[in-house]
Amino acid sequence: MFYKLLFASLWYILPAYVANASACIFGGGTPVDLGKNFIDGRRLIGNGVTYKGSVFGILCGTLVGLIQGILVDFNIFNSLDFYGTVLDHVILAFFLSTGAVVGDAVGSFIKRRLNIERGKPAPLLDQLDFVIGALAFGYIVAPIPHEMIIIICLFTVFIHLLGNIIAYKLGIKDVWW
Ligand SMILES: CC(C)=CCC/C(C)=C/CC/C(C)=C/CC/C(C)=C/COC[C@@H](COP(=O)(O)O)OC/C=C(\C)CC/C=C(\C)CC/C=C(\C)CCC=C(C)C
Ligand SMILES: Nc1ccn([C@@H]2O[C@H](COP(=O)(O)OP(=O)(O)OP(=O)(O)O)[C@@H](O)[C@H]2O)c(=O)n1
Ligand SMILES: [Mg+2]
Repeated sequence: MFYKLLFASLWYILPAYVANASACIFGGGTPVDLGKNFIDGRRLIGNGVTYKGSVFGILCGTLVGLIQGILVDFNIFNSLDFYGTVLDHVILAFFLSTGAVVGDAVGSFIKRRLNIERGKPAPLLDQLDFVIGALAFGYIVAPIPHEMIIIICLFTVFIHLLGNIIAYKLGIKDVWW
């Protein structure tokens, strides 16, 4: 059934969403690249990827995994096929969140190489960098069917845009993309 597959997909990727949103909410301060330039003379990653955002992103995303694990442990979703101990969920969420932060940083690295300034839009790259990172890291500990990967990528484009528009309206972000 499609809705079950959709729910399973969003449930799986949720820690990565929270990691990405939390990095934005709690981010700022020292950038991960420490202001250094690449051999092309442009910034390595840029001021949009900070230590604080990365650490809080991974923490909040991993915490979501703990909540997910507890909910599954209480058999809240006994009609769905979610297996694994609480620790399994925490480990998976840690990988998904770390992957999301790394993917976002790789996306910024690519933007700088393409001479796109920090905060300027890069359609699809902005929406998908973090989720591709999350899927790659998540796949190491909990591989999912390829149709779920496609569903996650497709829905993330719209959920990320929606999330950014909400963040823009709330004044958390300066731009709506
Ligand atoms: C609960 C714990 C442990 C911590 C809470 C951490 C926290 C403050 C989370 C906030 C999550 C939230 C609902 C934020 C809404 C406001 C918002 C969108 C803020 C910032 O968004 C920034 C944006 C930055 O992106 P960029 O750096 O790449 O430009 O991030 C984009 C947004 C997202 C990726 C998604 C945000 C949406 C969600 C976290 C919830 C949406 C989830 C679904 C629709 C799926 C639900 C499905 C199931 C199965 C439950
Ligand atoms: N690891 C991270 C990721 C994000 N952020 C914060 O979240 C904001 C939004 O992230 P994003 O839109 O990805 O960054 P941009 O500022 O748009 O930069 P870029 O062009 O490099 O994507 C950043 O400005 C930064 O304050 C952070 O501090 N640390
Ligand atoms: Mg980005």
